[in-house]
Amino acid sequence: MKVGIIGATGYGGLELIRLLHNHQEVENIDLFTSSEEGIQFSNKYTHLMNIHDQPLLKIENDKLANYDVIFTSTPSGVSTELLPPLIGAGPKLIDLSGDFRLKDATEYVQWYKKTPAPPEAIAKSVYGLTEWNEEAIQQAQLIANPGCYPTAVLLSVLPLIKENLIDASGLVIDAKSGISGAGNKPNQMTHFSETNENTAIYKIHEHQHIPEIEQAISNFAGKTSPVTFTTHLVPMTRGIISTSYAPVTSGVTEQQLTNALEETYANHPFVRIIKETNKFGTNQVYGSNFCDIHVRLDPRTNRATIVSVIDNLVKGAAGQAIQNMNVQFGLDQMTGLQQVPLFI
Ligand SMILES: NC(=O)C1=CN([C@@H]2O[C@H](COP(=O)(O)OP(=O)(O)OC[C@H]3O[C@@H](n4cnc5c(N)ncnc54)[C@H](OP(=O)(O)O)[C@@H]3O)[C@@H](O)[C@H]2O)C=CC1
Ligand SMILES: CC(=O)N[C@@H](CCC(=O)OP(=O)(O)O)C(=O)O
Repeated sequence: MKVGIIGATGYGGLELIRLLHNHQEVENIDLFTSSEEGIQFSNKYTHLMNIHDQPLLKIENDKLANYDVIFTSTPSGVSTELLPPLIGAGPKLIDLSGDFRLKDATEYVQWYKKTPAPPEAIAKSVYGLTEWNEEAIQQAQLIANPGCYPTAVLLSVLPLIKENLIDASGLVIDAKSGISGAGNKPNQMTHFSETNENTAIYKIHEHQHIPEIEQAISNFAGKTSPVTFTTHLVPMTRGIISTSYAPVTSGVTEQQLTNALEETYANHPFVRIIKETNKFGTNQVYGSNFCDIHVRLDPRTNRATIVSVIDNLVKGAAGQAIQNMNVQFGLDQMTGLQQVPLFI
């Protein structure tokens, strides 16, 4: 398989390179740049010396058509312009940004403050939450890879909402991310002196992943209601922990909540339901494509606490993108993605 990566110099791109170099069906990986054409990649990123020494290539549409798959791991607003001309051409297209996730273009404008993709392109895109949309992904040319937070949130709450075990209208989601979630371009929020020894809430009620989460709850679990979703930046490099709280339907037991999760993901090797634990954190999935989920019922309040962890750069970005590529090409979903978590 011949693969092209646009945005290769960024964090999502680097993670695609790391994972694709271990994918047995990938023979060739070319890296594209908008700013550093001709630079030998391993001179810029020396950890890739003797692994990826080729120069960075200029982005040219006629060249992109020759690949089997193109990944775009670029800031929002870039693939809205880059990808539509390739729709209907040869390559499968997997976009890691938010540009093709929201079906309602007015929502994209409202939350991303950018010009939306053309409506025909949005109509053709398929949301790449692999465990919930496999059939559509198999047929799709253009995949809108989910956001990092929505991946952690949706995998954990969708089964419980779909089975009417919790009340989606009372859902409160408290999520926390490592700093690599903000990409490799430093800004004041991600500056060491402002993140070290600090945990901060940000984008209160304004996070662009709110409409994405609500859209997916409606499409996959059939419930339309606004959710409360807050995000926090914590002083670690990778990882997301999402803790959701929701009232349970009268009479529902903790065992029923766990059973629903186990049944939903029985044939999905990347989602692990962890039972009977009091220790649950991001390091148990670090560097891997796993999403681990744990649920408890608080009998005092009759609310469920649903917690999940992912590595934002793997299951939250590059790993899920490759999982989707595997589905598109009819490969085993686990191909190239069997990394054991780096726990310590
Ligand atoms: N970081 C994360 O955990 C996650 C990120 N995402 C999304 O994935 C996308 C990539 O994220 P991330 O890797 O963190 O971002 P980075 O900022 O680390 O990297 C983005 C890359 O895009 C390239 N780029 C910038 N402008 C343009 C342009 N106009 N045309 C083409 N390429 C451009 C740059 O490379 P160059 O200058 O070489 O062209 C840059 O290295 C974003 O949309 C992000 O929201 C999604 C899930 C998780
Ligand atoms: C820690 C941190 O800043 N994370 C980013 C996640 C970016 C992302 O995945 O956003 P897209 O929807 O554009 O893909 C944020 O909260 O905005």
